[in-house]
Amino acid sequence: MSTLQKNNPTLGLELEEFLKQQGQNTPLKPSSMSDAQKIKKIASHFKEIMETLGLDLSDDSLHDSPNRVAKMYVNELFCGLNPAHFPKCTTIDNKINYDEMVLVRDIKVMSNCEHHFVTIDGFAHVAYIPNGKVLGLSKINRIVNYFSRRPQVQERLNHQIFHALSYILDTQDVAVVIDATHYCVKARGVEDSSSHTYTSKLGGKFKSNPATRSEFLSLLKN
Ligand SMILES: Nc1nc2c(ncn2[C@@H]2O[C@H](COP(=O)(O)OP(=O)(O)OP(=O)(O)O)[C@@H](O)[C@H]2O)c(=O)[nH]1
Ligand SMILES: [Zn+2]
Repeated sequence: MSTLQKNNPTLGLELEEFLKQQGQNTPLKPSSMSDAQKIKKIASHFKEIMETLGLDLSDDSLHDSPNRVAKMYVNELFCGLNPAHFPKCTTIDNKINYDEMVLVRDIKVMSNCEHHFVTIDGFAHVAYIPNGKVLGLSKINRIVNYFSRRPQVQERLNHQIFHALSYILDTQDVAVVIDATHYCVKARGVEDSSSHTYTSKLGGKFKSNPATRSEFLSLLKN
């Protein structure tokens, strides 16, 4: 049958470099701290924030919150800042010559806005037309999740997913749409609970071929 391409453990670092070339990298300042050191430091700063707000950390419900928040930041909400966490991406040679669109719709997006550090909650819709390679379907969800687990703006999140897929699949025929609610808009500030934000990045045939573009967009409406 087809040839499985083995995971490349440096793929996360390669992608970081590729995103830099595209002007789509997250502004990162390298740190030599281990995850455990990061958790310790964030916990001590978060304790100060809580105390500054006037909370009594001797209360048994609040006592461990600084550590909980620090672990949540490093291990969960922002684990996509570490290129070592980029998912294993198995590609398969396109020996069956599938040459139509592959679309994965309604992929959950759970991210955080980099301006206010509150939730961005929505869905991504991702399509590509295979060139020489087909990607395991679940890997598309995993790539969306990896880039979501960073402080983000939706436009950059959309572009990072697009560029990662076009790099891995070696094609510009990729389309990414995100439809999301920003809690910095919903839960504070302007307090609009009904608006949501739509972003897209269409490459190759999705941009230049009206039939492909319209097929993709109409599949999103169904
Ligand atoms: N383009 C873009 N803007 C975002 C995103 N997430 C949040 N923002 C916006 O970032 C802006 C930050 O504006 P500031 O004026 O510096 O912050 P602010 O005073 O808290 O603004 P308000 O939200 O209007 O209260 C706000 O308009 C947010 O709605 C995003 O993903 N993309
Ligand atoms: Zn925000």
